[in-house]
Amino acid sequence: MHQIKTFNAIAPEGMQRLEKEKYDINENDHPEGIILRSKKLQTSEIADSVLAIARAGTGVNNIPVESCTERGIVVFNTPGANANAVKELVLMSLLMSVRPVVSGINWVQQLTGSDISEQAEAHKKQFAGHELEGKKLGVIGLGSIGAMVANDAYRLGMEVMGYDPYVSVDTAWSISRRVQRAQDISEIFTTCDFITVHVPLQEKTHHLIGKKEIAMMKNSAHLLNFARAEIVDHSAVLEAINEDELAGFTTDFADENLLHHDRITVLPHLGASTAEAETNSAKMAVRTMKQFIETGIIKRSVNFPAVEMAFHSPYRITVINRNVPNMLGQISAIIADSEINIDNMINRGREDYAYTLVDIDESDEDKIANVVEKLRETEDIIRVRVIKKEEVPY
Ligand SMILES: NC(=O)c1ccc[n+]([C@@H]2O[C@H](COP(=O)([O-])OP(=O)(O)OC[C@H]3O[C@@H](n4cnc5c(N)ncnc54)[C@H](O)[C@@H]3O)[C@@H](O)[C@H]2O)c1
Ligand SMILES: O=C(O)[C@H](O)COP(=O)(O)O
Repeated sequence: MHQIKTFNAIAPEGMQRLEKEKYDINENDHPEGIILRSKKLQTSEIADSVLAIARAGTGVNNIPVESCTERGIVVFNTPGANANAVKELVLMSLLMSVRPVVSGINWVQQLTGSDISEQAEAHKKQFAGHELEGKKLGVIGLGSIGAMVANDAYRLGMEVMGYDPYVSVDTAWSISRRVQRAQDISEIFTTCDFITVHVPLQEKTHHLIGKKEIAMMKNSAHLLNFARAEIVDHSAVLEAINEDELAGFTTDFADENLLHHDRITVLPHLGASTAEAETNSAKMAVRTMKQFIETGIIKRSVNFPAVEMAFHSPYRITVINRNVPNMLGQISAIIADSEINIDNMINRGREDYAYTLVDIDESDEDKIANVVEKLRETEDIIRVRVIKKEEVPY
């Protein structure tokens, strides 16, 4: 039986793809795979038995990715699976930032008497707002979410400018040619009425928007953060809003310092909280994990290369090693010295690490165990695994 541990509620539509005959869920503390959402995973919670961690979601800043890579643990995420949910919430927040609908809804609820309709008509002017049409939106980070936000904001009649120096070719093709490209991030800060950020939290994006960047913004600008709290310096935002140097801030990340401020809207990290996004993310995370456990195939990993090969032989050996010269030569030599025939082989490197799949025309398990032992003793090899071909092919 394969052992899987979960943290957070992972949608059942995904979990039910792990067949009861093959997978135990949360049965012990020595899992092969961990599936989680935003739970901050401590290194100590990752047992040596763990081969892979799948994030049912996008941001992997809650996982110690670097130490996982060093230990040969493959980390996956589910790119794009929750992007539509976040996009819809960003569009809703943009609309809510110009129309005081929540105040209006709450106000109407406390009216009494038989002339509510008249009272509403008489006082509605206090809830008048503005329109998004014709205003300029800046989108920082044109990935799965940013690209959707940019395209749909354009369809709402906004002028849209995007900034992403690392935009992928696929995403670039999906972005409307009417979305202007900023050459420098300062163009977004200085010219936009609304600025929304959709970049991953990394060392270089920590406080990407701080005092200096806010100072460049129009005093009438509204900033939105649905990416990660640490990307925006909250104390700088608070100071700017209190000094009337920034009009408003919407964030998906709760911070006690931002509460009870009429120009700051705080949501409890709801971006991906729709049934559809939770189902999509869970299904994708489970599919990726299952495929890795059962075949060694890597797809959608954030720390190891994508490696795929049809599995036709009786056994497959998988090797994770440091990306140094002559590793393939050594792996093949060890297998050949044991008089095992290699049916098929694939190797891919990614930065300092590489991954190899070797399909062997051999069923003698003692012979295979001997090869595995020798591979494990080889310098720069971090993990070796043997997978027996199951009936269900991928
Ligand atoms: N609020 C939520 O519930 C929620 C849901 C999903 C994702 N997120 C957050 O949003 C982030 C983005 O999600 P996504 O699905 O669009 O990811 P993505 O990987 O598809 O896109 C991220 C984009 O940011 C760009 N980028 C990276 N560094 C940049 C920089 N310094 N300046 C400009 N662009 C930069 C990348 O090139 C990429 O195109 C995630 O990493 C996650 O932290 C939040
Ligand atoms: O990075 C993500 O995918 C989001 O922040 C969603 O987080 P959640 O799965 O905890 O809702």
